[in-house]
Parts: sequence; C-alpha cells; structure tokens
Amino acid sequence: MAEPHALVSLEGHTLVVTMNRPEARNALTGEMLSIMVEAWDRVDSDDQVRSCVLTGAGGAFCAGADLKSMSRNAPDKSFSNGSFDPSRIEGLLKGRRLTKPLIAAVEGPAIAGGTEILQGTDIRVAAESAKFGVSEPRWGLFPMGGSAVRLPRQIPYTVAADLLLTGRHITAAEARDIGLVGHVVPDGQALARALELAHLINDNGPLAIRAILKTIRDTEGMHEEEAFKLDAKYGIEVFASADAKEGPKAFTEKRKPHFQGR
Ligand SMILES: C[C@H](/C=C/C(=O)SCCNC(=O)CCNC(=O)[C@H](O)C(C)(C)COP(=O)(O)OP(=O)(O)OC[C@H]1O[C@@H](n2cnc3c(N)ncnc32)[C@H](O)[C@@H]1OP(=O)(O)O)[C@H]1CC[C@H]2[C@@H]3CCC4=CC(=O)CC[C@]4(C)[C@H]3CC[C@]12C
Repeated sequence: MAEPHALVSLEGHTLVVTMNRPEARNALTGEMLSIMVEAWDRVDSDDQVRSCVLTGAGGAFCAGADLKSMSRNAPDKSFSNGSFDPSRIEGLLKGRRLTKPLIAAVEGPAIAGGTEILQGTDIRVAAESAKFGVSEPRWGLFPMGGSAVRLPRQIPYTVAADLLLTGRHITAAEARDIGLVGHVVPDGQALARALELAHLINDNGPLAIRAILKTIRDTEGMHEEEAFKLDAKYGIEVFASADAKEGPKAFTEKRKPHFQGR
C-alpha cells in the first residue's frame, strides 16, 4: 500500500508532522497539504497538544511544489476557475497561524514552498547541510506561499529582496546569520533538538504560552500603544488563571509546577 504523503504522531504533548515523500525530497502534493491542515486543526483543538514540530522524511525538509505534476496540471486553472483561493493556503500556514508553538526541524533542502512554509513556523532548527531558498522565479513561478509579503517582514529588507529576486540557495549558517533560522545543529540532529525545545515549552504554563503567541500574532504591525492594550488584556487573563497561582506556589514549595491549563 502507498505511504501517506504526511505522517502525524503524538510524542508526549508534541504533535510531530512529517512530510513524507522522500523519493521526491518531500515535494508538496494536495494529499500532503490536506493531511497538514487536519494536523493544524488538531493542534488548535486538542488540549493534549501543547506544541508541534514540522519536519521531513529521508533527510529532506521540502522541495516545494511538485514541479513534475505542475507541468501536467497547471495551477492557474484552479486560480481562474475560482476553485482555489490563493490568498489563503492553510496547509502552508499562509493566512493561518497556529494557536500553539510550531517548531521546524530542517534536514537537507527546504526550497521554494519548503522555505515558504518555514515562515509560518515560530522556532526553526536547521541541520548544518540544510539549504534554503525561494527559487520559484527560476521556473517562472511566483512564490505563492506568501514569501513576497512575509519574508521582508521576517528578515532584513535587502536580504529578503535578494533571495526573492535571485532565487539563489543559501546554507544553514547563512540562514542563521540573517535570522531565518535560530539554531544550527549537526546533521541528523534537527528533530532531536526541535523536540528538546518543544519539551521546554510543554513544561511551561499552557495558558501563558498561548497568550504570548496570540499577543505576538495579533499585535504584528500595530502601533505600540494599541498593541499594549491587547498585551494587557491577554496578560491579565493569564494572571487570573489557576496556573498563575500554581507557578509561584510551586516555586515557594521548591517543586515543579503542575499546570492544568486553567
Ligand atoms: C507556488 C507555490 C510553490 C511553488 C514551488 O515550490 S515551485 C518548486 C520549486 N522547487 C524547486 O525549485 C526545487 C527543485 N529541486 C531541486 O532543486 C533539487 O531537487 C533539491 C535541491 C531540492 C534536492 O537536490 P538533490 O540533489 O538532493 O536531489 P535531486 O536528485 O535533485 O532530487 C531527488 C528526486 O526528487 C525529485 N524532486 C526534487 N524536487 C522536486 C520537486 N520540486 N518536484 C518534483 N520532484 C522533485 C527529483 O526530480 C528526483 O527524482 P528523480 O526521479 O530522480 O528525477 C505552490 C505552493 C502550494 C501550491 C498550491 C497547493 C494547492 C494546489 C492544489 C491544486 O490542486 C492546484 C495547485 C495548487 C493551487 C498549488 C499551486 C502552487 C502552490 C501555490
């Protein structure tokens, strides 16, 4: 039987989503994207899930859209007949952000759609020989995963423009230097490091984590004064929770806090 194009497993409180077409460097398919949307829905709705890791099988993250199937079945048909709204591609987290932290664990290539989905993640770990790039224009394509908007907001403008316009690939070390990824680890260690970070997050108060993420997301681009109003609203809700009582109590009693998410 054919393998599913993405695998989803719960490891402790972390949902691990693995893009799974190693023979095509995990190039995206409709099936892969719909499994990913189901996984994102689970992250948002399942209280057992406190964090999520996105990775790829077989030593690759993702080589972007499947160029071979694109030449058989041109995407512009779905754009023009209205069957697909490209302003929101949930599988790629374009127009949707998760309510819980998402950590990318990148081994090997993260090219085009692979670097595009990376921009929807919160914390990014790359193996030393990982490669990044928004290379759609090399094939006459537009980076429809949102990079023309999102990349210049996430890294310095001139570097974003350079990557978007040249389509060139960069190494993990360069990606860390420009702030596209935060951690570079030896090859084969990206998932392990991502899970370590996930476990640190999972040990924190889940309401505090969700409120911090919501504040980051909802205040993006806002004037500071307006932003602080939301910051205060979300923060006060956390302070009113049982978990915010449990944390200081655990400190005083010299034990680990037992958070219940309420
Ligand atoms: C527009 C949005 C995104 C577009 C893109 O991402 S374009 C893709 C650009 N990709 C690349 O430039 C990478 C190409 N690959 C490489 O450069 C190299 O392979 C590599 C650096 C990744 C790896 O090198 P390597 O030496 O290790 O390995 P290789 O030997 O080269 O490869 C091994 C093996 O893998 C095959 N391979 C690699 N990459 C691909 C690939 N991208 N596609 C297919 N196959 C690949 C390679 O051929 C080798 O195999 P072999 O048998 O040996 O030949 C899109 C983002 C989302 C899309 C929408 C999603 C929803 C939709 C649904 C619909 O029904 C309609 C369309 C759409 C709306 C869709 C539209 C487009 C998007 C918005």
